Amino acid sequence: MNLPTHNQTPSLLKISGESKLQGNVTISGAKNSALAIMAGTLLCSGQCRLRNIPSLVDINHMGDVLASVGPKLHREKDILDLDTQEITTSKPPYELVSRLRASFFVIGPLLARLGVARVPLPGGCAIGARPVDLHVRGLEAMGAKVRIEHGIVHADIPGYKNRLQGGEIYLDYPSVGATETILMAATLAEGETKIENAAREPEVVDLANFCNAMGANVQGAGTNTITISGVKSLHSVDYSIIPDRIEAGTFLVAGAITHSEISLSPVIPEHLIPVIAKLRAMGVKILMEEPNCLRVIPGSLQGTDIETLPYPGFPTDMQAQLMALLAISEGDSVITETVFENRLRHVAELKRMGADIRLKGQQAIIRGVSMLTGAPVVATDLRASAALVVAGLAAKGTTTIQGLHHLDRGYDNLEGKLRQLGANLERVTVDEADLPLPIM
Ligand SMILES: CC(=O)N[C@H]1[C@@H](OP(=O)(O)OP(=O)(O)OC[C@H]2O[C@@H](n3ccc(=O)[nH]c3=O)[C@H](O)[C@@H]2O)O[C@H](CO)[C@@H](O)[C@@H]1O
Ligand SMILES: C=C(OP(=O)(O)O)C(=O)O
Repeated sequence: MNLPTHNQTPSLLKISGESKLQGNVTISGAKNSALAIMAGTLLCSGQCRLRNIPSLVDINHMGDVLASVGPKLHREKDILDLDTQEITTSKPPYELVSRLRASFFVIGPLLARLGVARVPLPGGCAIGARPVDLHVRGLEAMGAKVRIEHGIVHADIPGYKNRLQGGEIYLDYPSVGATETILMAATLAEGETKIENAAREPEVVDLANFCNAMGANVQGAGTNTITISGVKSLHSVDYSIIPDRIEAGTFLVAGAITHSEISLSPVIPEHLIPVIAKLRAMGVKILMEEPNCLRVIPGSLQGTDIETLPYPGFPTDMQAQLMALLAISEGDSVITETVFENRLRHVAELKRMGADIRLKGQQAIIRGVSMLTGAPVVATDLRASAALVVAGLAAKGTTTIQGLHHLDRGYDNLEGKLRQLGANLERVTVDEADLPLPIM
């Protein structure tokens, strides 16, 4: 596929602060929908056309994972065509799977389609250990035999029928990935599958709509209980991915933190309700200009408390960006991260920029300061990198951000879009020897 890959030349993002932004920004397709739906194309033996695919390194890596098991992929701008007629192996290689968490999502479709899947564990990552026990238990409840050996998850459907059987699954936690794995596997199972305490995220709904567009029968996505009546096969499809609510939320914060009025489209405002509610509580005005367009109008910023939760709670993927905003809001705020055990590493970096933040377990206690100051900082994960970018736009002086491979994983042309709004930032390549040692 003709997509950006991880740039091997070390580079830094240099941001001149105290930016004023104005204009409209186009929001790309949702990374987390696109990744799950790409895995879902393995369920059908035919041609799939996916529209509104964002240009991201993660999408490129997911494309490599799919191609490694047989499908042919072709990308033209934001349209991705997949020919999934032939699946030649049930074993995507570790070198490809280990690049991104979402690659594990191929396990459900491979198992449902081939009766066998051998998928390496995706591993932990910067934000937490991220086990896959709930995915595995869901597949077992549908009759799969699963064992983990030498870092590879071996899943088989025993018996002569070679079809998973419908089952009842209660998820101990409404995991997005586990809900998606079970949902996909159940579309081709024999009989009915019920997922209780299912994740309700918009990306789960998008995946269910995609599966239904291929002829599946998935009901209740977006609620706690999803029911899937299995069908024998799924057909070709032409499907458009929803807009990325996290990218949209990041731009809302970019407007608020720089005291700038900008508008964003296309968006589905309903998907942003928890983020908009917190921004409004902080004094930011958000107007709906048209059904799919939001306008952010800055106000004087007040602190507030935030707890990350599964949807429709406040998204963990917006926690770091809101922390940057709270760092320059009046008064004290507390952020409690409940979803991932290690997703507060940006605190140390924001402190380099003058933020007053104390960590207490999974809580960050933020005392608002009047101004951040530019500094050299390191992006520790994807959303941490976005938080440092928006902080850098507001700060006095120059911020340089290292670790841009995190940013490239999940933001489609963030720098270009910000530059178009008037921000002053550029990527500069550097000699490895000149880079500060990364923080482990
Ligand atoms: C590609 C993708 O869609 N990524 C999103 C997805 O990740 P992902 O699907 O990995 O997130 P989950 O909802 O599964 O994880 C939430 C919590 O459940 C735990 N857990 C999960 C599965 C499991 O089998 N066992 C287990 O203990 C995780 O370690 C984590 O602490 O949802 C997260 C929560 O909204 C988002 O932050 C990610 O951006
Ligand atoms: C954590 C994220 O993604 P992933 O699950 O792909 O690591 C994210 O999008 O913020």
